[in-house]
Amino acid sequence: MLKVAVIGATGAVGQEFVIALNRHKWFELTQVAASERSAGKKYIDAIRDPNSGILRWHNREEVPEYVKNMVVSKVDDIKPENFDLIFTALESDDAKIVEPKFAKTTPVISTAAAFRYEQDVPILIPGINDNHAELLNLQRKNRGWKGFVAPLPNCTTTGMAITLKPILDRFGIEKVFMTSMQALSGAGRSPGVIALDIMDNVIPYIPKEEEKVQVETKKILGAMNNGSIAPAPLKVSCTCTRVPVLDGHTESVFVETEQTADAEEVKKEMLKFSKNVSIKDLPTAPKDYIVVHDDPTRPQPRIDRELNDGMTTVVGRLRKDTAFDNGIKYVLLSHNEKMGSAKGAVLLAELLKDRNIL
Ligand SMILES: NC(=O)C1=CN([C@@H]2O[C@H](COP(=O)(O)OP(=O)(O)OC[C@H]3O[C@@H](n4cnc5c(N)ncnc54)[C@H](OP(=O)(O)O)[C@@H]3O)[C@@H](O)[C@H]2O)C=CC1
Ligand SMILES: N[C@@H](CC(=O)OP(=O)(O)O)C(=O)O
Repeated sequence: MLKVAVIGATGAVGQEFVIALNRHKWFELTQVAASERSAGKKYIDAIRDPNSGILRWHNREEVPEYVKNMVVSKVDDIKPENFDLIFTALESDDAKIVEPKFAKTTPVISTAAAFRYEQDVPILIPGINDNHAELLNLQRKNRGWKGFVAPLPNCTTTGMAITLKPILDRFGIEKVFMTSMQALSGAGRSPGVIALDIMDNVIPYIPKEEEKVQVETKKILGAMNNGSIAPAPLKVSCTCTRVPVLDGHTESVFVETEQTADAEEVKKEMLKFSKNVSIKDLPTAPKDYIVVHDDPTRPQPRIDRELNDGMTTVVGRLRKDTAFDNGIKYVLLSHNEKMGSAKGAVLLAELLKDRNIL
């Protein structure tokens, strides 16, 4: 068993880590850390609001027994050399300080944006750009670290990159337009989205989100070239909105392809990709990587987000686009806290262990 720690374990993503690592075959969670507010408390007390007494646990699954009485540490009390791997779920400004300290001795898998845009840092989605993981060895060498920082993408990027990959490989892509309808949990717990702002409402702006999705999609779909990633030569433009849905990001995607692509062919490519995806034998991999619905009323977050425990990207409304000469359009749903962050991070850890990079 590899010994792991989770930093930011009391937050929205941290809670999902605690679930994803419960009785894991390869990884044993032995220490959890969070801010000074939580440090010194038992995990079960740290996730209770100190003023209202409300348990701030937003999962359908109960708090796992193994973690309830673990005492939450301060980040400064973590000795990274005691772990084989550290998962971090911190806000980007905190991650920027903490992650390189840990990476000196220990691999770090991060859900934060802090290092995503650096040259020697890949943004990894297991099954989509596994070959970019080789950059981690270069990062180790460049920085003189025994470990590395391996970030996941922004959770809105994940579903889009997963669905674009089979289209890019088979038909080529010129342009992508996307509008997202993002869940509340994407904004995290502290401070999170205030109920009075979002009830009966749609907020048409999420700071920095559109730029992140545009840059990350091209990097993830790019080619490894002499020890660096050449971004995929496609244009991406998006509008990101927040909607009153608890979990699961829905995205409306328009793709201009290089070659003619009809909806049936694209569906076939997506399903073929899903069936042959590289990571299908890893413990956390879903039974179906991509599912494509013919029912025009799917995907819906309430019905579809828990499919294969939130690890499947669900596509529907796949049809020819009428504005592009060559184009298709579809709607996708991706669970922002499962495949889009914590559970996707555990899947990435499995991939890196399987490839002897961990
Ligand atoms: N939510 C989502 O769907 C996704 C989030 N992400 C990214 O993952 C990261 C975590 O997000 P999320 O879980 O939503 O955020 P939350 O605000 O819900 O949780 C933040 C966590 O960090 C801890 N923390 C805050 N300040 C410090 C500090 N100075 N030192 C140590 N720990 C600290 C908090 O502890 P305490 O409880 O004690 O305050 C809490 O455990 C972010 O970078 C986010 O952008 C990425 C993809 C999806
Ligand atoms: N910003 C995303 C989630 C997120 O945390 O993104 P990032 O990891 O890029 O900061 C959302 O609001 O749904």
